[in-house]
Amino acid sequence: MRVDVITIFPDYFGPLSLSLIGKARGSGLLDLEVHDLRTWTSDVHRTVDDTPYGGGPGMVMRPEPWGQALDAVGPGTLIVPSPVGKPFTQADAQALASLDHLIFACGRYEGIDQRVIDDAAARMPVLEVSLGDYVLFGGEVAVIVIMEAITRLLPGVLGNADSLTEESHAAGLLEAPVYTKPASWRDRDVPDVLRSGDHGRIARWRRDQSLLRTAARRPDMMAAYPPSSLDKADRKT
Ligand SMILES: OB(O)c1ccc2cc[nH]c2c1
Repeated sequence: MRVDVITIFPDYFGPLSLSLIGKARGSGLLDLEVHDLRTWTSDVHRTVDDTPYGGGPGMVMRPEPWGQALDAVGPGTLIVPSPVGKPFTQADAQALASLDHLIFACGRYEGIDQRVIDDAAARMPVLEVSLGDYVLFGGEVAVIVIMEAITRLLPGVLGNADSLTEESHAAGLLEAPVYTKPASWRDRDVPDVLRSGDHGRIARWRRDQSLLRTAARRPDMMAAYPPSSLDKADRKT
């Protein structure tokens, strides 16, 4: 997978050289390049922002540098983290993980001139995505989160691909509690079923725990959970 990130803060992406993402880059599973938006400015001050038409607080990112940057690195699927974007989900991560070329545009200030998004949408798929109902200083941290969600799904990145099937959100539920040694810790014992060796009973316990946890913490997920996967008994919450 090829990924281009365009930002005025390239140093924000140091973390993408660490751990499993760093290994994915080193092995060639992930070809990531971070670009400084100011590369595509032409004035002595390398200006990337200006005052908003219509007035209002703050500054808006100018269209010219962005247009030239996207011309240079595109086409691909353009992902723009934004407070006004569609909520980013595990399903989005899974869909994006199957693509060949992603481009991330990191906004700052009050955002990117809308014409940049509109112009890009005429030439490539554009997704404006939000991580949640809160606002960050800019898109960089969101890109790191999205890159981690996507990269861990790439074949060969996780040592044990089985981890992907049981984890939260992968099957539309929150995962069951996990335990490891010692069997007893501060007078708290591991549930006996997990030490029974009865894999069928363990699987049923884990599914029940997932359903209970999801119903208690995420009724929205439970409401969307495929009815084909639940019999009537399961729906009691
Ligand atoms: O909350 B966010 O994901 C986000 C994304 C981009 C910009 C640009 C200026 N503020 C931003 C916030």
